[in-house]
Amino acid sequence: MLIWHSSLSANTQDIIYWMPYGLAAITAMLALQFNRRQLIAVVIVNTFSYWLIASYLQQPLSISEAKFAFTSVCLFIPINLVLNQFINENGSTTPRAIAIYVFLLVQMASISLALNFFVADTAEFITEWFEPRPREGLVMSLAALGLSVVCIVAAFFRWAYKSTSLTIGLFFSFVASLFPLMFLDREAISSVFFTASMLIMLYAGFRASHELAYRDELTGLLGRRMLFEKLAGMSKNYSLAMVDIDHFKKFNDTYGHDVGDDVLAMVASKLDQIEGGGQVFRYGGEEFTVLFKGKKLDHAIAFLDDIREIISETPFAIRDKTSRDKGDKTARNEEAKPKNTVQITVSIGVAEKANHHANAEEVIKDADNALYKAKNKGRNIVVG
Ligand SMILES: Nc1nc2c(ncn2[C@@H]2O[C@H](COP(=O)(O)OP(=O)(O)OP(=O)(O)O)[C@@H](O)[C@H]2O)c(=O)[nH]1
Repeated sequence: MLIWHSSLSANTQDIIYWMPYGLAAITAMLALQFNRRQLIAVVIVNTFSYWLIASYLQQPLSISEAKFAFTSVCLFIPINLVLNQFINENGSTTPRAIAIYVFLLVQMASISLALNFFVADTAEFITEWFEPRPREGLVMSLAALGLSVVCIVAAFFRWAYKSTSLTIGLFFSFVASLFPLMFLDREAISSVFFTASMLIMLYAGFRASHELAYRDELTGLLGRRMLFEKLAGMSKNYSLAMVDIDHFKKFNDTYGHDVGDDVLAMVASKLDQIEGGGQVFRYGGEEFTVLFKGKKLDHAIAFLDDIREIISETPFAIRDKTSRDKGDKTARNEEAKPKNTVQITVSIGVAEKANHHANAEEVIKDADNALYKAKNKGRNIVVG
């Protein structure tokens, strides 16, 4: 047993005890400000679990009330946090978000009611399936541990599939929330790990909102400001490409600015699928930049050529402009039928950072010169 906590002053112990609640309040405010339901759900799950542990689990687990509270929290955390990660974010006050809050509230109310009225009835079931302390040092039952492992693996794949600051934060905060359950009898463990869990979410929330400020609204890509911030931190060994949509002015003039915007979004989403470590930015207008950190020119050219080919082979459907302007649902359904398709191509110029480049602007200039050559060569080509 650790002795560090009991050797602290009463004031410090109090601060440690209240820390998860304080951080939960700050995270909830940030989540509302930035319209993030996933953050709010984590706050609710963590706060309730911490309260349950602080209120009911400061007594031996052999007491049926404690055993019931412990089993409840062992199920409540993994099930809800993994579901939270899998249900896509679409705002903190949407009907879907409200349904999720209600779902959580119903569970919390049921656990609280059962704790006060029906503990004896459930004791047998708990003893059979979720008997705590199956191994020395481990408090969580094997069944709950198995469930947690399944949920962690699922959450990991979710993160790997869609890696953003928030999904990374959700994963690690989930792991932190499970630690107190495994090692419940360590001193102050729930305060420490729920504090860690909330700090991770707070950090992830800040990062996600910070990134939002750097994103281009139309394409969802990072913008030029972020590109220059990244380049400022890189002194050597990278390749950089400038990508420009061919004859875009003619396209805008023929089909209108709205259709032009759709083309920009389509090209951006295709470019964003580039492999080989390329990171895509909207440089401005109909120009994009792809940055290959630590990669040679040949490597970049190979992957850029693949993506150039994919874009040129993706037919772009032109929709009826008049119905689109009306904006109502029926008109949109009618317009959903493509009138015709056109081929969109891009030209790409690439440059690799070399000793003679004094700064990133000079590398961009070389990539721009290569792009100019690509246009002169007839477009739909990569020049390095
Ligand atoms: N729809 C739309 N058009 C944009 C946006 N930003 C820039 N443009 C248009 O992009 C066009 C750029 O055209 P140019 O640079 O002249 O070249 P281009 O027509 O692409 O021809 P090449 O580059 O020589 O193949 C201009 O008509 C701009 O108005 C935008 O956000 N949305």
